[in-house]
Amino acid sequence: MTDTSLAPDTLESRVPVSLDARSYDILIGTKLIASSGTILKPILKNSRVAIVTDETVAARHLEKLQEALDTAGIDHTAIIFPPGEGSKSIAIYSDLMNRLLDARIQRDEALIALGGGVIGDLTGFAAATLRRGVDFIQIPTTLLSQVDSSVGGKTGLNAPQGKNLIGAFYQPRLVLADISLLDSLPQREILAGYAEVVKYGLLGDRDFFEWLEINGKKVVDGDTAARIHAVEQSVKTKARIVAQDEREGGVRALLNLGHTFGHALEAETGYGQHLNHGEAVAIGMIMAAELSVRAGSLNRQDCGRIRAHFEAVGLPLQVPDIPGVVWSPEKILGHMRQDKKISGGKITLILLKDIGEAFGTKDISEQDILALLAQELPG
Ligand SMILES: NC(=O)c1ccc[n+]([C@@H]2O[C@H](COP(=O)([O-])OP(=O)(O)OC[C@H]3O[C@@H](n4cnc5c(N)ncnc54)[C@H](O)[C@@H]3O)[C@@H](O)[C@H]2O)c1
Ligand SMILES: O=C(O)C(=O)C[C@@H](O)[C@H](O)[C@H](O)COP(=O)(O)O
Ligand SMILES: [Zn+2]
Repeated sequence: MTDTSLAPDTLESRVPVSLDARSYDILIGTKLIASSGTILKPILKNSRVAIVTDETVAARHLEKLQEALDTAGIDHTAIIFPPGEGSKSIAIYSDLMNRLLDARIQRDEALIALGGGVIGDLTGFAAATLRRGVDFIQIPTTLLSQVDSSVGGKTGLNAPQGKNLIGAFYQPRLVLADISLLDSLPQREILAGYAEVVKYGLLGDRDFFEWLEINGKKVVDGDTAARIHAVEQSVKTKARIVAQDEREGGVRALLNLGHTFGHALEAETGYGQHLNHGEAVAIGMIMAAELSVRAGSLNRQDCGRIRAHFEAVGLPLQVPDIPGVVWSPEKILGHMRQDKKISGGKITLILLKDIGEAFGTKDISEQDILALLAQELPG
C-alpha cells in the first residue's frame, strides 16, 4: 500500500487494485505531479528511473516531473517519442529498448510512463520485456489513460495485422492520476476519454450512467469535482473486474464493450489521426447497442437513451468519411476475425442486456454482423 501521508492534501482518493503480490494503488487528485518524487521514492528499489513520454506531453509536463524527482533525489533520464497511435509500433518499441539498454537501465531501476494510453501501453510492454521485467509507474496525462489504460496491466503494440496484437499482461507499481494535467488536453481527446467513462456505466453500473446523464457535460467541460468522480468510479469498476480476472479468462472481456468493432475501424484507418481509439470505441458501442436490439437483448428505448446521451455530450455516433478509406463490411469483418477474444474460430461480441449490464456472446452469426455493418458504415 502506498504511504499516503507522503501525498499532498490535494489527494482525493486512493483506489487499490488487489492482485496479491502484484497489488498497487491508483492515487487520484490534483497537483499530484509536484509531489510525485516524494510519493515514488519509497516504492522504487533504486533511485534511478527512465521517463518515457511524447513530444506534446514533454513540452507541457515533463519539467514538473523532473523537478519533483530532483527534489526527492531520484536520478532520471527522459526518452521522448512522437505523439500519436503510430508510436505503439514495433519500430518505436525497438528504438525504446535500444535507448533503455544504452542508458544501462538496470533490473532494479524503473520506467515512468508520462503520457496517454499510447505511451502507457508502449512503456508497460518495454518494462515487461527489459531484462525480463523492470518496475514501471503510470502517470497518465489523458482522461482516457486516467480512467482506463493506466490500470489493469494490458500493455502492448499494434501490428499491421491488428490492434494490440503484440503485448503482455504486466501490472504497474503505482498509478498517479493527476486531474490537473488534463487542463492542457484538447477537447477532442477529452471526449475520446469520455467514451471509456460511459463504457463503465454501460457495462456494469446503471447508477453511474444515470449520474453521467446529469453530470457528463461537466466532466467534458472541465469541472474538477466531476472529473475526479468520473475517474474514481471508472477505475473502481475496472479494479474490481481486473482483481477477479487479471488475464481475461472471463468477466474482464466485458471491458471490451465497443472494442471488437472499434479496433476493426482503427485497423482499417491504419491508426491515423482521423479516428482515435476513444472515437472508434464510441462508435463501436453504438454498433454493439444496435446489434443488442437486433438480437433481442436490449430494448429500442434504452438504445435510444444511449444515443441521446452520446449526442448530448458530443460523442460520435457514426463512422466518419475518411480520406483514402473505402469502408466495406467485409473488410471490417476481416479485421474482427483477428480479435483476441475469438475462440473456436467464432467472434465473441460484448452486447448489452440493459443499461448497466453487458454480456459476452458467440451466438451472433457473421451474416448478422455484416448486415449491421452494412447499415452503420457510410456509403
Ligand atoms: N491498456 C489498456 O487497458 C488500454 C485501455 C484503453 C486504451 N488503451 C490504448 O490507449 C491508446 C489511446 O490512449 P489516449 O487516448 O490517451 O491517446 P494518446 O496517448 O495518443 O494521447 C492522445 C493525444 O493527447 C496528447 N496528450 C496527452 N496528454 C496530454 C496533455 N495532458 N495535454 C495535452 N496533450 C496531451 C498526446 O500527445 C496525443 O497526441 C490506444 O492505443 C488504446 O489502444 C489501452
Ligand atoms: O483493460 C481491458 O481489459 C480493456 O479491454 C480496456 C480497453 O479499453 C482497452 O482498449 C484494451 O487495450 C483493449 O484490449 P484488447 O485486449 O482488446 O486489445
Ligand atoms: Zn479501450
